[in-house]
Amino acid sequence: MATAVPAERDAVARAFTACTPVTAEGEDVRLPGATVRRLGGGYDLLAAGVGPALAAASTAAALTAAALAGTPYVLVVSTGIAGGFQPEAPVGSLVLADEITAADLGAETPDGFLPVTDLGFGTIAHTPPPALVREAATATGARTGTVLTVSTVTGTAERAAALRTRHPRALAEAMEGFGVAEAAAAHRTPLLELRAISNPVGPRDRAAWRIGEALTALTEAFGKLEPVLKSWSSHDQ
Ligand SMILES: O=C(O)c1cccc(C(=O)CC[C@H]2O[C@@H](n3cnc4c(=O)[nH]cnc43)[C@H](O)[C@@H]2O)c1
Repeated sequence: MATAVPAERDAVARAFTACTPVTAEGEDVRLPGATVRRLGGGYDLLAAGVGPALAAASTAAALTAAALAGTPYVLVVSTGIAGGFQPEAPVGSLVLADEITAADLGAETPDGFLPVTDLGFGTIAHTPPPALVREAATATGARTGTVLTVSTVTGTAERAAALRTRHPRALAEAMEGFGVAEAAAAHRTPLLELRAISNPVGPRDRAAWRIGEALTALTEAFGKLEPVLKSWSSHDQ
């Protein structure tokens, strides 16, 4: 599981104390380019950093180390808090990505934004396994839809509306999913993105972010998700 910051990592870890034989602290394993917290039960946690570039680099380091050790990961989960598009994704709710889209990877033109794929490069979206998304959504009660990855947190109603016009299925925006997904894709490893909504996407009001509420929702969500992850690891690859 890859979060952005340690507070998110620790919120996820709290869900696993009941079902793994280790403490929430786990064991930190320092790798070149990443420090992985090994929880036991086959679960590793990574505070991969804020933003798609650092998240991609850290996740790639962890994936490469596991592959070289002969114990490749079977699933990567990008997770943490996020902004929710209103009214579909209220603060405190959960969103699971059925598509992870890089919303600002491209070029501005006088006629509007062009995604990088229109320029002839790369990709702008990754798709988690649909059956796993369905199972995870049933277990956690999360809404499913597109989760956008942005490098700049949206801070105006105009920007929020423009994103929704370009991505009508978007439920949430965060800053790491696409980077984590690129690393996972390079290792042909399936991916989920699960987000707990801490704030509405729109005019900046940092005081209104409900980070504690979102972190609690994240812990509860992973408690419900754990049997799905265990079943995926043992049967469904
Ligand atoms: O200050 C804290 O205690 C704290 C605890 C946990 C996480 C944070 C973060 O600031 C994490 C940054 C992280 O949050 C995601 N995020 C949340 N809301 C939005 C948004 O509206 N637009 C984009 N990203 C959002 C994002 O993935 C950042 O990495 C602080």
